[in-house]
Amino acid sequence: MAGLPVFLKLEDKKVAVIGGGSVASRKVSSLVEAGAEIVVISPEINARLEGMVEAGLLEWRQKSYEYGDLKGFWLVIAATSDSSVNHQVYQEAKEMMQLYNIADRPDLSTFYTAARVKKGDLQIAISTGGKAPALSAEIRRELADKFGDCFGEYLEFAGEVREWLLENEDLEERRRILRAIASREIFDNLLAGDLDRVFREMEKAIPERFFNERAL
Ligand SMILES: C[C@@]1(CC(=O)O)C2=NC(=C\c3[nH]c(c(CCC(=O)O)c3CC(=O)O)Cc3[nH]c(c(CC(=O)O)c3CCC(=O)O)/C=C3\N/C(=C\2)[C@@H](CCC(=O)O)[C@]3(C)CC(=O)O)/[C@H]1CCC(=O)O
Ligand SMILES: NC(=O)c1ccc[n+]([C@@H]2O[C@H](COP(=O)([O-])OP(=O)(O)OC[C@H]3O[C@@H](n4cnc5c(N)ncnc54)[C@H](O)[C@@H]3O)[C@@H](O)[C@H]2O)c1
Repeated sequence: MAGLPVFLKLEDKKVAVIGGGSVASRKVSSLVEAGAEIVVISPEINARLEGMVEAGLLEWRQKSYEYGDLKGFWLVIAATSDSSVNHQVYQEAKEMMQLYNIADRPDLSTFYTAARVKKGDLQIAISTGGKAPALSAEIRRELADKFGDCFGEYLEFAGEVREWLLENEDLEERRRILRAIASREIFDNLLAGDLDRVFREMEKAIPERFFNERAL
C-alpha cells in the first residue's frame, strides 16, 4: 500500500530519537530543520550529533533505552544497532503514541522518512515505499542539482505576493495573478537559475499597488 505523503509540523513538538549513529544523525538533521524539540537517548553519539549538542540543537541523554523513556514524547525514531532494543521501543511506542519509525522494521513503523530536497520552503519528498531506499538517495541527488537555491528566493517573494493578494484582490483576480507568477516560463527560468529574469517576469503580472504599499 502506498503511504500518504504529508509534511508534519513539528515546531516545539517533543521528539525522541533512540540511538546515536549514522541513521539517527541523518534523521535528526531533518528534525532540527523542522524545529522539533529533540532528545537523543543513546550511550554514545557520533561526531555529527555531538556538534548538534554543542550548538544547543538537541538534548542528549547518555544512557541505554529503558521502558518508560518515551513518556511525554509525541513521535519517536528507533535507530539503534540492536534490533531487540528497536523492538522494545516499538512495544512502548505503540502504547504511547501514533507516530513511530523503527529504522530496521518498516513493517512495524507508522511512517517512513522520505529522502528530501530542500531549497528554502521548497521541499520535494521521495519514497520508494521501502523497496529501494538507496534509489531514493540517488533521485534526491539528481533533483538537488536540478532545483537550485533560487527556488527558495523565489518562494520568499511569491509568498509575500500571495499574502498581499489574499487581502487585496478577489478570487478571480488572485487566481489569474498567482498562475501568472508561476508560469511555465518562470519555472524554466528558475531551472536555469536566472533569478533576474524571474523577478522581471513576475513584476509584469503583479499590480503596481503591491509595490507602492510594499515601499511604505
Ligand atoms: C530515504 C532515506 C531517508 C532517511 O533515512 O532519512 C531512507 N533510507 C535512506 C538511505 C538508505 N537506507 C538504507 C540504505 C542502504 C542500501 C539499502 O539497504 O537499500 C540507504 C542508502 C544510503 O545510506 O545512502 C538501508 C535501509 N533502509 C531501511 C532499511 C530497513 C528495511 O528495509 O528493512 C534498510 C536496511 C538496513 C539494514 O541493512 O539492516 C528502511 C527505510 N529507509 C527509509 C528511508 C524508509 C523507506 C524510504 C523509501 O521508501 O525510499 C524506510 C523503510 C524506513 C525509514 O527509515 O524511515 C535515506 C536516504 C537519505 C538520503 O537522502 O541520502
Ligand atoms: N532506515 C534506514 O535508512 C536505515 C539505513 C541503514 C541502516 N538501518 C538500520 O538502522 C539501525 C542503525 O544503523 P546505524 O548505521 O545508525 O548504526 P550505528 O552503529 O552507527 O549506531 C547505532 C547507535 O545505537 C546506539 N545504541 C546501541 N544500543 C543502544 C541502546 N540499548 N539504547 C540506545 N542506544 C543504543 C549506539 O550507541 C549507536 O549510537 C540498524 O538497525 C540498521 O539495520 C536503517
